[in-house]
Amino acid sequence: MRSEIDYSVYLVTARDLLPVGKHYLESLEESLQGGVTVVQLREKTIDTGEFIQIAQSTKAICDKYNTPLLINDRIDVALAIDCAGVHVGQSDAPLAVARRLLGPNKVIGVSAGNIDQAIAAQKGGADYLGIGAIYGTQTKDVSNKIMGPAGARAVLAALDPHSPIKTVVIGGIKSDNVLRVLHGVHFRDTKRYLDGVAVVSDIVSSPRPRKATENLARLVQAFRNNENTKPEPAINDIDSVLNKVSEIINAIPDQSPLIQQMANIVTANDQANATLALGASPVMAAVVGDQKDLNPHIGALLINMGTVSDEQKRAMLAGGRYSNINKKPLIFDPVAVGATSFRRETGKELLSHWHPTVIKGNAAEIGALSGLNEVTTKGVDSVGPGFKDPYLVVRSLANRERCVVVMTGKDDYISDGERTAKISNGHQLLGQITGSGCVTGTAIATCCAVASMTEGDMNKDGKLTTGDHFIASIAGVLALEISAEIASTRNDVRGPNTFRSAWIDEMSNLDKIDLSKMSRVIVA
Ligand SMILES: Cc1ncc(COP(=O)(O)OP(=O)(O)O)c(N)n1
Ligand SMILES: Cc1nc(C(=O)O)sc1CCOP(=O)(O)O
Repeated sequence: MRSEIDYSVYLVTARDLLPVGKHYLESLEESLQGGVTVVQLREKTIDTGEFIQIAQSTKAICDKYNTPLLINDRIDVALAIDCAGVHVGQSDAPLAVARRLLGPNKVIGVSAGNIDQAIAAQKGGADYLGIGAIYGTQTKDVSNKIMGPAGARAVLAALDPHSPIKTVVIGGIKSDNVLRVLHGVHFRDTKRYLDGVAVVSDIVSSPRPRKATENLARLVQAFRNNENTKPEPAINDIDSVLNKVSEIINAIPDQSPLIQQMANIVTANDQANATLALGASPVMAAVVGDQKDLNPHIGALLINMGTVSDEQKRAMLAGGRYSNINKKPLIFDPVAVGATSFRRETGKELLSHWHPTVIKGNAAEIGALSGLNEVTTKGVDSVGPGFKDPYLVVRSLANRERCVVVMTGKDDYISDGERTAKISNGHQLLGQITGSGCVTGTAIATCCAVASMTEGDMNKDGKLTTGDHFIASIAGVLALEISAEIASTRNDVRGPNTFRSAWIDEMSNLDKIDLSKMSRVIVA
């Protein structure tokens, strides 16, 4: 009988990466005590005799903990010690040969660096796929095959949903990014979960491998608990939504969250002033050196790609990563993401490094991220009447990216994949000033910060952030559009520039407004 393997925390060994003074078998045993569920012995430089010896001593310890052992590349070694099976790469013994030599009762895992390799291994009867590399790593040169969580998600999506094949990801996975990876890879449409994460250095290089393994195991389990828990019924009747919106907007001055914004040079000043007017505090820190120390203190981070430079991009990568680690809402404004290849690449790189809580863009930006060309761009603006089915566009992207998507325009569409809202507030003067979309990002970030600070969650360990960010996004959009409507009626407004000042003034008066009376929102 082929062993039923639990792939949750899959250790791939590397004796050359052990900390000075740590013995291989001691480290292995500690990691098994910490919760490693399957081990792969990976040796690249030793001769066959020594390989068999190490494999025997590795198997003795694995047996003590009832943990299956696989051998990297070497079918002969696996046969010699009669372990659970092997892992083979694309340039090792072909799967069919490995199966013939090992027989039906051994487990065979195959490396998959792309969809074609994954499908071939699935059709060939592999028991599991090692999908990677997710990120770069010092352990092995994988620079030509880094796919990010989105690449692994595409592999999962391409697999036959009825196939029993299991999947793990590998490459640069550590306790500080494992939740982000699991959230980014899980393929919602077919409900195909990853079966585990394969890790080398995060465990092997640690002086405390037991603790390192416990951390990984706890996060993998927390993610699963979160996915398997039936969520509380989401608020979606319009009265409850608008009540919640008012609660969030009115709580901004009490909570006074610090809103970090990597803004663009055209609109940064308006964004900072809008933050203050809403009752929050802006911090426009956009250099790498600030990110680690600042991140624990912020309520949310807004990343706006409008005038992104190489230095700012590095800060965006780091700031977003810390936001995922510290469970801070991360709002991504992919300004003009489809306009140039540099912007397309930058958007892709950012989304591969961290997981956004909300993506906010105009129709052209949301279309570019969705891979649709129905709506085109002119500079930073969207051209034409928009999508035929905007509900479907936002819902699909929200499902794919597992986040809230806000598509702004004459009508705004917001979806978390389950619920979708249409907002028809706003004023045409918003289209005559630069940066109204960027300031909308500021308001969404502010409302998401409040939602996250005020709403607890039983399953927060398995989440990247807490709070109902669908409703917070509605709150952010309404806050801006209703203040614009009120500003537009003021006698002192003579055109776009006076409107801009009045608009920011009115953001600070929202507590005096009955938002439910002015809101034009439908939730489907
Ligand atoms: C679980 C898992 N996935 C992928 C690999 C990589 O295997 P391979 O492509 O054979 O490369 P080497 O490990 O031989 O360098 C793996 N070992 N484990
Ligand atoms: C052995 C291996 N194979 C990879 C692949 O992508 O096929 S990445 C990798 C090394 C992973 O090491 P770490 O957990 O230290 O990043």
